[in-house]
Amino acid sequence: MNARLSEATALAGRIDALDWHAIEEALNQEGWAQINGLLDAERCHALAAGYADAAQFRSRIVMARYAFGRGEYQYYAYPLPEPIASLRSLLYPRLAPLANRWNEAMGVAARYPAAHADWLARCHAAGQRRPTPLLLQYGPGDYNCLHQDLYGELVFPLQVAILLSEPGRDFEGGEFVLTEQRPRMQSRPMVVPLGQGDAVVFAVNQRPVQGTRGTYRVQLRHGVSKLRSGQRHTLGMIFHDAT
Ligand SMILES: O=C(O)CCC(=O)C(=O)O
Ligand SMILES: [Fe+2]
Repeated sequence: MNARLSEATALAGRIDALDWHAIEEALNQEGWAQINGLLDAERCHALAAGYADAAQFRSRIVMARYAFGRGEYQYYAYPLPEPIASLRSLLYPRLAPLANRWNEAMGVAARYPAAHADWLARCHAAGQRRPTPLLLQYGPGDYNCLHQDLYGELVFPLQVAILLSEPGRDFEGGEFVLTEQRPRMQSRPMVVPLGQGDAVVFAVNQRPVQGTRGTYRVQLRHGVSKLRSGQRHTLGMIFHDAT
């Protein structure tokens, strides 16, 4: 087996071995779930180093230009490099059933097919053809304002971010933050304690919460607090494509 194939196989095994029941439980309770050690340190380092390889990317965004925060990111171009292509197609089918249950609970009509290729075909037919996986880079003083990654009418309601740097060694500060806005209530803040190679699965825009008087919707947003020092890289995995 060549190196690329064996890496994809190892990744498939790693994803298979995860406790998806516990991940779904956490997503239902909190709107996010942490997966520890999804990528090893060597792979994290290689992905972060790829930031300098412009040929892998379709566009680069300097966040300060759009008042998105401070720092920058690049969207990967098709065909996606490994392990990003494998990660996206392996994680999607694990999340699609939950996405469908959430929409059913919220009375949202959209349903998601079992295979990512079929969902992407729908995005592309609707004019959302540009790939959305991205690599983010932060330096001292950089941060990412609270936001939602919506790129068109079609939205897959869960996304994944993987921290590629090691907190305390590569950078300080720079925490992954989520807020949950409940109807007629103040927002609830959450900090996700990611280490290098850890992933967070979280709601893109809304999720159902079971209340005493039925199900209601809450709105989530995510961002990154200011880095005090060092460099921080993240791999962002969004399952819908962009207009
Ligand atoms: O750098 C981070 O941890 C946040 C990344 C992000 O906004 C995303 O993956 O959509
Ligand atoms: Fe984001």
